[in-house]
Amino acid sequence: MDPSIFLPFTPPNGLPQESKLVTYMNRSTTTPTTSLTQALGKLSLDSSPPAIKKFPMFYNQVLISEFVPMNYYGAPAMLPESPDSPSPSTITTLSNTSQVHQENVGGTTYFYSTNADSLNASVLAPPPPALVFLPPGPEACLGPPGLSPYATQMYACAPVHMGPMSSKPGLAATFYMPDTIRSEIYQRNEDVFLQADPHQYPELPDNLENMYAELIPLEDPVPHAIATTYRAAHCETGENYALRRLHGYTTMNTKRLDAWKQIDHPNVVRLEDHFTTKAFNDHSMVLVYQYHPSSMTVMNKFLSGGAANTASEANSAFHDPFSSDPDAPRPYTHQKNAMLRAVACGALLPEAVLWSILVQLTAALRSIHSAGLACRSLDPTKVVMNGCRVRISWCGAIDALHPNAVDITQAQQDDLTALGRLALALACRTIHCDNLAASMDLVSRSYSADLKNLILYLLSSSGGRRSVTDLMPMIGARFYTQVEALERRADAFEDQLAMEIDNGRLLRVLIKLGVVNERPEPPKKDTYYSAQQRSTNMTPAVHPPATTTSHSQLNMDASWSETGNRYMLKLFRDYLFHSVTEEGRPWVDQAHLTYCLNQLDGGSANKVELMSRDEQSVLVVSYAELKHCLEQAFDEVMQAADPPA
Ligand SMILES: Nc1ncnc2c1ncn2[C@@H]1O[C@H](COP(=O)(O)OP(=O)(O)OP(=O)(O)O)[C@@H](O)[C@H]1O
Repeated sequence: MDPSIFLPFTPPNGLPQESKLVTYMNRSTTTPTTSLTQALGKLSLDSSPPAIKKFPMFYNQVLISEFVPMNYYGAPAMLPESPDSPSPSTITTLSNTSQVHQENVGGTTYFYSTNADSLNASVLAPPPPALVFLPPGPEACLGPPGLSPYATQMYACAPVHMGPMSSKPGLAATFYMPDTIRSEIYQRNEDVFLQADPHQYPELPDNLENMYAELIPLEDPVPHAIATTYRAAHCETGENYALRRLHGYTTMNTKRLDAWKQIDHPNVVRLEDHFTTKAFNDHSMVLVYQYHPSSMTVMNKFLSGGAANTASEANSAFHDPFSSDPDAPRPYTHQKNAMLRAVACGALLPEAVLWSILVQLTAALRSIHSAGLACRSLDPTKVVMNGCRVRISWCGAIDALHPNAVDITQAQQDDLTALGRLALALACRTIHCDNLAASMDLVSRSYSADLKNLILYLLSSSGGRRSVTDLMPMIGARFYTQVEALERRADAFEDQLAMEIDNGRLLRVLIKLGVVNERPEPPKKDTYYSAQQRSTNMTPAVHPPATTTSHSQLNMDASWSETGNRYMLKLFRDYLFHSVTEEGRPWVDQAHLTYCLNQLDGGSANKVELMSRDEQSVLVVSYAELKHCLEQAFDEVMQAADPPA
């Protein structure tokens, strides 16, 4: 393609005044690209942020080889392999000398080269190289002449010691969330999106006090249970909550429940509300807690050893034959053998896991005890986990059931003993560790002296009053390990968040482009497509609702999407998504796509060459202009979408 057919933007006085390009050029001084601070000042949820300089999703990515799109490097002057290649500004100069024919269509001025030779030259132009290998090393970062203009901005260069890395496979994966995080989130979503089958639990009320609906039991029904657990959705917000229903509740003393509502700690399931109801055909008290999707009790996760225990959590070879009947009396030999089998099967938990659980539970107890409260029911069924977070659940339920005066100091001591029993059970991987000597023997053989001492301290009730703060020196430096692990996790999530922010921003641009690009002729009066007809391609109905009168619809312009601003956006869409190689094969490069969308969203002053479909003309426009076109066209559609006042 001959450079002479490129038409650059020239100062307004070089273009006819009726040209919309002139208007855009004039406006471009006020586009967000002119002042970063100005753009930042305008930043809101509804407006796109200014151009970003660094793209987190490509951070640490290596330089890759690129196929060269025909309409990106079509002009010989821009072929990237020549160090002497003129810069885009040189092309501007060249094109100024060419003869250009201009035509005004529908208020938009189009430009065509009238130089026949130049058209021939475009046909005869040597094809660009199929592959441009980017040299490794620091010079690649500086943007040597052989690099594509976007490659230098997209990727951090490969460190020298890594050598040339030009492989493209796998690059796309870096645009998206790693599978590990994705599956964790999907698992939670799966739980949240589970819908109750209304016929499965006909005995459950439709709602509780018109506040909570869609009740689903979280556990199998137990005859004569004094408490039952449900998930329910709040009628107004739709948010899920975990409900603990206390059956046949008659006491009205809820003073301590109000104190529990004040406990806001990451290792305590927060009590949000409580109320009494007759919706279950009795007088029940309902405690409303935060819902944490995919939670599992420590009992099910680590201690039951039965079906609920997933193979990954507990070694599948470690099976407790008594697990189906937890109350069955166990001979001493069984207890000891069960522990020894756990050791032999490698089913013992790593010490780091135990410390992580203990640090979190002591943190929870510290907060609870310093508020003058006590759990009074700390056992493996009242501690839930999702991911690596541990939380004490159903706090306050015992206080609601037994609200009478309680010796809080003693109750707090009992909490510490309960924590010791829980730690011992986890260390032995069984709740049947009544034989303290045998259990502690196992602990001292399998774990550090620090862990053994901590458990002994918690279990020893004779040596004076214990306090949760005394545990801190025993935890010692392991506390830092926990903090570091949490910070690493937070870093990983923050990185993902940064990437997703960019992905969300680009999605917004894509949505706007999709709404505007090649929008079909607006529906004529008396033609109404219902949502269902649109999705099933049915013939439109004849009588529209009153709101579909078409007088405001895109000025009744049947070719709206083909003219004016929208034409440029159409060419830009072609450039983005429909590029082909010299051989006519589709050229798709996600890095290039993302780069262009980022430029568009940021409204950068960089220019892009857009070629008409017949390849007879090229428009050189800045991303700032394109952004302006997009915003304006999208606004027009949104205005037309509003029903007339
Ligand atoms: N706040 C919560 N958010 C989400 N799920 C929870 C929450 N609290 C508990 N769960 C889950 O609900 C299920 C039932 O909990 P529950 O405490 O009733 O277990 P349980 O072993 O039956 O104990 P209990 O015998 O005391 O009822 C468990 O799988 C638990 O992980």
